[in-house]
Amino acid sequence: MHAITGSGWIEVISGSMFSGKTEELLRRLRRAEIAGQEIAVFTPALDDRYGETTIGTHNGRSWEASVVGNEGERPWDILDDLNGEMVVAIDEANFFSDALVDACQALAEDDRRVIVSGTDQTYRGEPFDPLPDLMAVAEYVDKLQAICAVCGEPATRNQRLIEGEPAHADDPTILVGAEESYQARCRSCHVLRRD
Ligand SMILES: Nc1ncnc2c1ncn2[C@@H]1O[C@H](COP(=O)(O)OP(=O)(O)O)[C@@H](O)[C@H]1O
Ligand SMILES: Cc1cn([C@H]2C[C@H](O)[C@@H](COP(=O)(O)O)O2)c(=O)[nH]c1=O
Ligand SMILES: [Zn+2]
Repeated sequence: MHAITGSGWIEVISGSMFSGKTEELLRRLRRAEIAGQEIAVFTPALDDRYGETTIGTHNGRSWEASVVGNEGERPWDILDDLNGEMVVAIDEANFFSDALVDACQALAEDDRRVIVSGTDQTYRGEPFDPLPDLMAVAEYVDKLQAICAVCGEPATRNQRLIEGEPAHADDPTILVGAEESYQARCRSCHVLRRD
């Protein structure tokens, strides 16, 4: 909590896939651990890429986490699962419903430090709920960039590839995956099929 007011706050770490969001989240958690703070980490049930009860980076680092809900529908479970921890981290926020915003607000109003990580754009390049609303209510927002897999410029977009070809605009928004289905790309190199 803030030293003077005693109040909590929300930190959002966002940006494209592969931009280092989870690395940055783990860096902040390591520092909180060194400071002797109690930490609770949550990940949605939908993302089982790194094993059900861990959050992981694209380069192999991980941290134990509690799995929340079925298909990310139950962000209020986070409040029920807490045991006095004052640092609460939530990875893959893009898989949660809009209810995550109010749940994070409630945690911050309960004087906790809330660190939320998630990609802010769908593969179509549109805002990925609930990240835009979380970024609006957060005290601190960091938007990270990866390296464009095509041209090497900073990347802000998520290129979905299906069998190596750009995905169609009508495809479902949710597709759990990593290098096999997605690349980080810049605005110029991002492609969406509309035929
Ligand atoms: N195109 C890329 N740009 C930057 N880093 C990449 C790229 N592809 C793979 N990586 C690796 O991914 C790591 C970041 O992983 P991670 O923290 O899991 O990202 P995020 O959570 O944003 O998807 C980088 O340190 C790097 O090793
Ligand atoms: C763009 C986009 C992404 N996803 C999924 C793919 C991954 O499972 C996560 C993002 O993971 P990261 O830690 O940020 O690398 O989200 C999706 O379902 N739909 C999309 O449009
Ligand atoms: Zn590019």
